[in-house]
Amino acid sequence: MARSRPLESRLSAPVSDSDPIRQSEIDNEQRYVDRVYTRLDELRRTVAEAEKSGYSLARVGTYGALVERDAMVFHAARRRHALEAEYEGLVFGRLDLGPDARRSDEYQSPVEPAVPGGEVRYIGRLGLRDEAHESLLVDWRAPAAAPFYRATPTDRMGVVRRRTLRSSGETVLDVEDDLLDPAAAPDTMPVIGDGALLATLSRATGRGMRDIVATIQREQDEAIRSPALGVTIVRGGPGTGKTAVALHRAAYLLYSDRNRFESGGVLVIGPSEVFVSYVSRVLPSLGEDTVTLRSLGQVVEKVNASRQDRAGIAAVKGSLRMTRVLARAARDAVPGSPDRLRVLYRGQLLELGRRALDEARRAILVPGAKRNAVRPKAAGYLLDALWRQSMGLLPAHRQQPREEFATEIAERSEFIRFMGAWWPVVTPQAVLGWLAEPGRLRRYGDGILSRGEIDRLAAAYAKSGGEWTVADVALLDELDDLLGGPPARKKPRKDPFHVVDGIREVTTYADRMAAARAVERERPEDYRDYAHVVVDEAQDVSPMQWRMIGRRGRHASWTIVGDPAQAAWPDAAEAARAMDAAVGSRRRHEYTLTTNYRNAAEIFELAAAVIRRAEPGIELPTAVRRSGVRPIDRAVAAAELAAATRAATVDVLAEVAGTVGVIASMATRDEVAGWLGGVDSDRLQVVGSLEAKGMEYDGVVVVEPAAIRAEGRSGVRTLYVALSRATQRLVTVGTDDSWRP
Ligand SMILES: Nc1ncnc2c1ncn2[C@@H]1O[C@H](COP(=O)(O)OP(=O)(O)OP(=O)(O)O)[C@@H](O)[C@H]1O
Repeated sequence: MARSRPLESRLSAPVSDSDPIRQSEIDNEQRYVDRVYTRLDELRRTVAEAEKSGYSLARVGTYGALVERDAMVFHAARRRHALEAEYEGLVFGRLDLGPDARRSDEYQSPVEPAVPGGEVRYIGRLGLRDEAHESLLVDWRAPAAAPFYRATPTDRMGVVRRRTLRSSGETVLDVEDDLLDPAAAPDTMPVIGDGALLATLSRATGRGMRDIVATIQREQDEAIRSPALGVTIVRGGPGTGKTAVALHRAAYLLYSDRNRFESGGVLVIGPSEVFVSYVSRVLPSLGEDTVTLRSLGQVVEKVNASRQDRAGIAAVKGSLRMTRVLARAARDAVPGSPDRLRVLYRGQLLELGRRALDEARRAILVPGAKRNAVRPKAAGYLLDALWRQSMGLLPAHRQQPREEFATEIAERSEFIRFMGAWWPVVTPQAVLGWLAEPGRLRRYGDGILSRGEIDRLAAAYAKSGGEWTVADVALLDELDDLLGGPPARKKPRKDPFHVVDGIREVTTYADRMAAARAVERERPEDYRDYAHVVVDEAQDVSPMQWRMIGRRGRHASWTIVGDPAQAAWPDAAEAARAMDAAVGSRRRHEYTLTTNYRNAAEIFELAAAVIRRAEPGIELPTAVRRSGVRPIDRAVAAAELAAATRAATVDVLAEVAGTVGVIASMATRDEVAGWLGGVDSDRLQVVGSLEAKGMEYDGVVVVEPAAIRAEGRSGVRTLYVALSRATQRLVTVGTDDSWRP
């Protein structure tokens, strides 16, 4: 039993054993949960019937009936989709409110209030009403659910007891209570456990991110419910729940203004593919599956990059200087471009040489002109030049007006072949590939990049074998913007509605279901007009990546979460400017999260000491959970590193029940994975330092921390990230202890 002790002491207290009172409370809640599921089944049937009767309205045949039917079936289909989602722990919270917080005198509590004259309110993943239209379950995003997340012993919001239910499927396994107002609680009111947060945090970590909807804390809830418009910025140190907040915010926005955010779309961007797969279950578990989730390597349609560049190369590729380098590349001649155009016309040879052709290219590619889009203009320019020549060379009676001349020459196969070679439609991939030629890159980078940067960049492209890195994706997008597409050849958009006599109407059940469910799938492939963009781990977004993301949210509102202290990007000021340009001057709402829920305090103390040595004044969150286990440092000779890494991994796997991450420098990740061959566990994941961003494991082995520390100018921050991934056990293995604080 816990009577409202401070968070810190509750977090370090052991979980109490089950007892008869606890069991009887679980049984009570089970009865309520059964009632909710019975009602859910009823509603599923009712909604299915509403859809059917919607179709029968069609037989009436009037315009009004069609419109009414459309609306009815659309809403019924959407509601049915929400009701049919598989909910783990549909009912997860209960509030016992005092008389002052009761919604109204007429309001009927769904069960006998535990506080006389008060109200019981159940919180769940969606809202449900009973037959009498009384609230059976309040959606966690509704204002009536806010006290569940916001109430504290000092600002109780009428809450006497907050209860969290833990379930598996439809079965209630446990309850955990927080008593917020002991004075108002009747003596008969049982208070079970030490609060849900501790119970949640002490559970093992699985492959995917934990669902925290039942234990969202007040400061997190404030950020989640930040105004929908403008730019919401959430900062906080490792493990403060920034990612959790970002995902729950996406779900909250869809709830608060579904029309706007579902039809416009919500785009969530995370740092890596490993991360995207780690968080991918959270939104569906909240009943939301229309959010588009992408890693930075997947933002551009049809490109999927996961390889990371070495820090120095990534810093060049991410810098805004690349906009000027790429602008030059986008205006350059294609490799093997012909340097002469010759046409025989009425017995006279017309010819344009290299200079004339270069001049033509420059004249057409004025700033802002998109190379692929202006291709017809280029052809016209050459035809003009040839015509003018013909006018000078041919006697008057053999000359032709410009239009007739142009039509005749433009259709000649030699002219078509020449245009294909001189001004082909070029892809961003082709142009970026030109950077592998040192001669070209020297021309493009002259006065913009240093000689050393040019050499290193050309070498990196030459070695890449055409495989794009994550940083390249933003460059491809930049080039796509510079090159443009060839003149319109738009695919007709598939309309999920049938149009009859100008009336959009549905003819089949499947049509309407498709319209209700697959808003995202109706969008064009290269959709760029999202209503809201969420950027996680924003501190690592390079300036060039901000430009790419900005192109997808020109009219969007934004949620940006990050931690400057974890930034791998070396030039914070340049990145901040690029972010400002991407999100514009919309109103900003800023939040800071201050509690680290992930790391045992002993683990975070080590991570904090490492970052403090480099950045003494830095503000860090407080890790409130003590495990009593200190991190272990194994110092070994170089020849023993592989065996020691293996041994440490085997030990940590034996010590924790959940996942284990082995984190190595980017350059040694594959080698380290090789050392662990044969350590057979689906709980084990080997990642490079940059891939560890946003990840969490119960046990972590950091291999050769000094090598991670030496990864570029931001190495110390990358090491700070690696050291703050573990919930329970941290082992460092290395030959060099210079990284130690
Ligand atoms: N309110 C909460 N209740 C239970 N668990 C929580 C809560 N908030 C955060 N957590 C847990 O804390 C851990 C860290 O959360 P999250 O990954 O969102 O933090 P973060 O701020 O994004 O971390 P980082 O910056 O280090 O990547 C996760 O396991 C998450 O489930």
